Amino acid sequence: MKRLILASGSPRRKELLNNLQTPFEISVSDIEEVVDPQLVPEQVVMSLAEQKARDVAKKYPNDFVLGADTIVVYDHQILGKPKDKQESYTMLKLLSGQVHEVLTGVAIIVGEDAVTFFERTEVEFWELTDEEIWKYINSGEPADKAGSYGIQELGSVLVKRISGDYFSVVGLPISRTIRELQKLGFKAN
Ligand SMILES: Cc1cn([C@H]2C[C@H](O)[C@@H](COP(=O)(O)OP(=O)(O)OP(=O)(O)O)O2)c(=O)[nH]c1=O
Repeated sequence: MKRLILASGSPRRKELLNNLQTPFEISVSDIEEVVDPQLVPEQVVMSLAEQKARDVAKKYPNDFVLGADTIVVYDHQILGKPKDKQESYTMLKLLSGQVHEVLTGVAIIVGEDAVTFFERTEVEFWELTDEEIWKYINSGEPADKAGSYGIQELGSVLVKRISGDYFSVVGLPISRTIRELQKLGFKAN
């Protein structure tokens, strides 16, 4: 029986995969994420997801290994996790009052088979005052999140509208992921 392995240390991805109500194990890749500057954002998220999944698949060559990566894209700029509070401010100021995209790349490796895809969700932010932005930054929430916000927590109040898969913004497009897993022969309990 092949196991399902989540190649991610993200507590959000763990929670979303829990929704399947099927057992899985977690093994976090510690590879240095390398981004080829020639790639467009859609290729970047798929490449990063695949790098994480391939690394963990070395340890689990017979199992279903799932890797993912999430980035925010605004005006052709990729916004990953912020380095510090100042960078969070720059990102949130940029996103204020605007529409951006959240891309999540997913890679599933099982033996010689692999599938990689991405989901795109459009998110519109309300116009934010500097006071609101700093209050949010000082809550600590932006620190470990792409684009410096988390739609699922306090960041929910920044969001005016979304179009696309909400769960992909949180870190894993779970319904597409289960369908792709099933196509590769995965059977959920
Ligand atoms: C935009 C957005 C991102 N995020 C999170 C999802 C991801 O955990 C994180 C982006 O970082 P990632 O590099 O995609 O993932 P990670 O480092 O947290 O975990 P791992 O590499 O081990 O899989 O941002 C939210 O939780 N909510 C949001 O609204």
